[in-house]
Amino acid sequence: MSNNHILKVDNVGIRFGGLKAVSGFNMELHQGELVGLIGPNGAGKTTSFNMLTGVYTPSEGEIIFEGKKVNGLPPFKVTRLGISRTFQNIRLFSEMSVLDNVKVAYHSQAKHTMISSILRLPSHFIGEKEMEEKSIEFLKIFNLDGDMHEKAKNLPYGKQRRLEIARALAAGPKLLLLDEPAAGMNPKETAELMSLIAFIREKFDLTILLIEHDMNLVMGICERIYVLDHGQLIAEGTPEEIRNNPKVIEAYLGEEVPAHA
Ligand SMILES: Nc1ncnc2c1ncn2[C@@H]1O[C@H](COP(=O)(O)OP(=O)(O)OP(=O)(O)O)[C@@H](O)[C@H]1O
Repeated sequence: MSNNHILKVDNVGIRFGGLKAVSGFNMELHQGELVGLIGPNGAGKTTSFNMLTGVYTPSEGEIIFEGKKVNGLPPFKVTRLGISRTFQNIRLFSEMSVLDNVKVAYHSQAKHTMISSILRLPSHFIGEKEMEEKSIEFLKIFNLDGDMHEKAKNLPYGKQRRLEIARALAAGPKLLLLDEPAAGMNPKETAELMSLIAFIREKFDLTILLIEHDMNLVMGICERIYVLDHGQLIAEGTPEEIRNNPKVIEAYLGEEVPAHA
């Protein structure tokens, strides 16, 4: 495979006490790819996301993003370099409005400085206005502009999930990590989400890595898939290759059989 990777995960592992949650994990993502990370419960998927985003520091190996080593950096620095994520359990500011939730995220890449905000210089107000307009643009893409003044906690579940993605995007990432974006969604919402993910990848020139239990979604939109089991990478390939891989089928035996796996 070519070496134009945006992300390279090289032999990464992490231990919690005696437990090797992930070991010898290798992965390469190329600019513009949409890739899935799957595996049975407890396989190490979220732990891998936590290592990619600075929440956990790997005990071994290296994570290189756009040529820079990111393992060991705190999460806010990783976000600033261009990796943002959503969480398996929705993490919104529930008492804040939908619009403010996006504005807060947008703030991390806004041009105006802290000094101009404190002194309320004209550039602060230009920044503020631009931030609001941009935030509304994001909300429109996610069909949430009609709810912008609603408190986040009052949105139905599917919309909260979409708002989480809008927030992650507002931080201006090059690499977007989605942790079970379709969890708890009904089939219609999931289908809409699939086209939305494909759309934002094109529009924002993103590379996307997603963890998902809904095999329909993973197989439907991902170009390549990595499979973890008990913290080890057991397969990597196209959806077709993964679907027919005996190791993958075996790993999922005893699990609730995923739809269309
Ligand atoms: N902070 C932690 N301390 C101790 N053990 C942890 C910690 N975080 C994760 N683990 C363990 O690491 C293993 C991998 O967990 P992880 O949440 O990454 O799995 P997963 O593949 O995301 O599972 P699921 O699909 O159920 O979300 C599990 O055995 C889990 O209990």
